[in-house]
Amino acid sequence: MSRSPSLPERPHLDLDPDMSDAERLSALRQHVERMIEVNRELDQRLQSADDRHAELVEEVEQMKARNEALKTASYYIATVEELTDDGVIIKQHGNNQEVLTEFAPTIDRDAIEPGDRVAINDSFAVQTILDDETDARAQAMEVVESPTVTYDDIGGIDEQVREVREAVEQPLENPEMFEKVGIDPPSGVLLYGPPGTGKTMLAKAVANETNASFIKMAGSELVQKFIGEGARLVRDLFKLAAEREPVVIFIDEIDAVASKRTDSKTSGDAEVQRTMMQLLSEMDGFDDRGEIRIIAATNRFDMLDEAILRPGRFDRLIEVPKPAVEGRRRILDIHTRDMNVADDVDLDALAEELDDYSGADIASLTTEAGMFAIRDERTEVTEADFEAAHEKLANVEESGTGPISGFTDYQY
Ligand SMILES: Nc1ncnc2c1ncn2[C@@H]1O[C@H](COP(=O)(O)OP(=O)(O)OP(=O)(O)O)[C@@H](O)[C@H]1O
Repeated sequence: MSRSPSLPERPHLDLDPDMSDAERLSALRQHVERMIEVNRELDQRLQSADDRHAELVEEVEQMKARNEALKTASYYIATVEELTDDGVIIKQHGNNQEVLTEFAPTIDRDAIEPGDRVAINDSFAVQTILDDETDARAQAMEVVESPTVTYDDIGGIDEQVREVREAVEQPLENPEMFEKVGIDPPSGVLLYGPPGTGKTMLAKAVANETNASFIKMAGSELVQKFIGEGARLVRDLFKLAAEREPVVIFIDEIDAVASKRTDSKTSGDAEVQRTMMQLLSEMDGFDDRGEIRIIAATNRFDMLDEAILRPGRFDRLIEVPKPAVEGRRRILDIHTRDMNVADDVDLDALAEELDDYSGADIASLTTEAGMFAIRDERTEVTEADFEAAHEKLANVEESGTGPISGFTDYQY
């Protein structure tokens, strides 16, 4: 804190008894003048202290207002359309309602431009300007320039790998073949099956193999996390893809935005519908798809709205099931290839035992086995470690959380 300068010295009146009256009068006059001077100086000081006080009071008021704004439970998202003398016109996301409203006192009006995204409270007053860091587009999409997953990393689903390659890789690498034969390549590929079976890996591996970028968007996040912005984000997704060709778009949990229509008329459903309609229109308007391929995945095939399965949309359906015993053996190989596994470990027998395990479950099992070795301060993973891991994961299953990846009895 800065120290205030010291106060002016109090004038001292020194009257000598030997002074004449005239001298005395002059000394008194000088003294009065100095007193007036000091008084003026003190007045000035008081004035600036008052000014500072007023400034601080205003700062406190602003902080209080900010605090109130922060305490308000939740905000809605809107886009600024126009700044007028009467206030600001915003359009609320989700219901597209246009509102003429005001800024909270904490907002610097000059810092706002039409097109900015803002957070508004229940009374529509603009509370915060959303900057790039809170930009939903960046948060909602995972963009991987060049994924590193290869087909060799995926076990037990060779037939599915072949089908995906045919539907996605061929049109990207050999578009003229389709032209010569006179058929349109499949529009979108839908991978369906239980969680943790390698659907995401498969999409990443295709992107890797074709030197394409990979853009992932999760359907559940579109409707749960970015409420009111689903349709806009879908539009952005395709725009971003067009900027980055060649690209593989991967829409995970597509059931969240493309489930069968329900009778309920809640706004949540309307929002989901709007997001799905946007997705369909993007796919339909995508005749000359160039070097963009679309793969979607779901664990809930039974929930899907048939509209998304029509020709020209997701018209290549590929089931990705849990692996059979040979597949499990191959996945065990993949996940133990960098592990220091003891000679006593019988991976064939283990593969037999892991009935109903998904690829993700097998990956967890191998990690768990490694953890048992580390806990024992060993660098070699033994048969006993695998058994202990198997038992531990079986207990997780029994305790009701489902087999490790949480998959119980979905209809897919
Ligand atoms: N077929 C497989 N081969 C090898 N590893 C696999 C396989 N399937 C799953 N895994 C392992 O499980 C992890 C998760 O798999 P992935 O995300 O591809 O599953 P998913 O089918 O997309 O699951 P979800 O439906 O839950 O999104 C992978 O990173 C990998 O370690």
